[in-house]
Amino acid sequence: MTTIADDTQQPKKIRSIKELVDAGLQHVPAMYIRPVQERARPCAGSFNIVDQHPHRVPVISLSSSQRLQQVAHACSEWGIFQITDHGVSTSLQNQLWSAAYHFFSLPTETKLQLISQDPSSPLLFFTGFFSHEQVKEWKDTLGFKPSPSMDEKLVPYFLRGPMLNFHKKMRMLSRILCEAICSSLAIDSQGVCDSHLSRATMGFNYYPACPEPDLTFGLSSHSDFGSLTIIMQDEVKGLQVRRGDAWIDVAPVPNAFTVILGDQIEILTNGYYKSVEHRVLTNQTRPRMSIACFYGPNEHEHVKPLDQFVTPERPTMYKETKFSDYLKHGFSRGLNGKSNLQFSRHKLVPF
Ligand SMILES: O=C(O)CCC(=O)C(=O)O
Ligand SMILES: [Fe+2]
Repeated sequence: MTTIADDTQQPKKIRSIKELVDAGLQHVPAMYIRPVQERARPCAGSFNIVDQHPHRVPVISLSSSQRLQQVAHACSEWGIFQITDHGVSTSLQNQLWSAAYHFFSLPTETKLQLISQDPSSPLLFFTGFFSHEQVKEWKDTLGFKPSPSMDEKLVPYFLRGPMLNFHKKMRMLSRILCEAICSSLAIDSQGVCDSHLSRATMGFNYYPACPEPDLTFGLSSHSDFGSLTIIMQDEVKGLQVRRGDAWIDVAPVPNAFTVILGDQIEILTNGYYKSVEHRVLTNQTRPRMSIACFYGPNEHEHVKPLDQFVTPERPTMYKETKFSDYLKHGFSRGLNGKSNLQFSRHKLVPF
């Protein structure tokens, strides 16, 4: 049994938090402990945790005749919604869950061997958010970054079919969602969707059960750097969204996906639609998994508010920013609420 209670007992480099938990970890290693004021359930002050909030994250059926009005309301009021009747079969979802569970159940050594070191490999396995974060996030991730030139055979055989099929289906779904979002704003969708969906990546997140969940985050508060994220979460609660001073559970709804607006949509709409701050809690009893599909512009593209959203009453809040610079800035600083948006903030406009 491994007990890692303090710095002196910590291994130099943690390759996988699941590996430590499986070995019988009793206490959270120091490098995962959040400062008291950042914790999700601080003793006093700070944010309220609302378990029984009268408002729920909107759930929208894509086959409803009311969907555009509902999307408009969800995007302007929440920045997040769940969708049902999305057309992605439960059998494909289940195939992908099985393949992902299988991957995470393998020993770390085997996981690392399955990820080719070939520069064209589309897969990456890592723990936390990135290697130099100040306090580590309680999660392991398999990242998938497809490219037109990628060799599909570098994806392990048991993941290949479900992952590539799911990726294709989600690309189509992201287009449907982007078009609905554009329609809800009465803007032309073609250019916006061509540009804001061109970079597509996936993250398979595994959050192990945590012996002291009050001390950690699966993923600390952040907004997504790109334009749109579609998440398939399992039945374990953990994802929360910030609404004013409250944190609200994004309760898992069977066969629903969660849609999150990212920072590039806030920039594009000059803050008319806002990216949403969210985080993932850990719990003591059950591991949680999510599969997140991220969409954004190509890295060389520049994003700035569309003319339609800039008026004398509402001057531009964001300057033109190259997406690769935005990503570089975000990945150099780590996750801290919506603070990365400051990078694109127009200096003439007070916050
Ligand atoms: O695990 C989740 O449900 C959310 C993941 C997330 O927010 C992210 O990967 O950016
Ligand atoms: Fe996120």
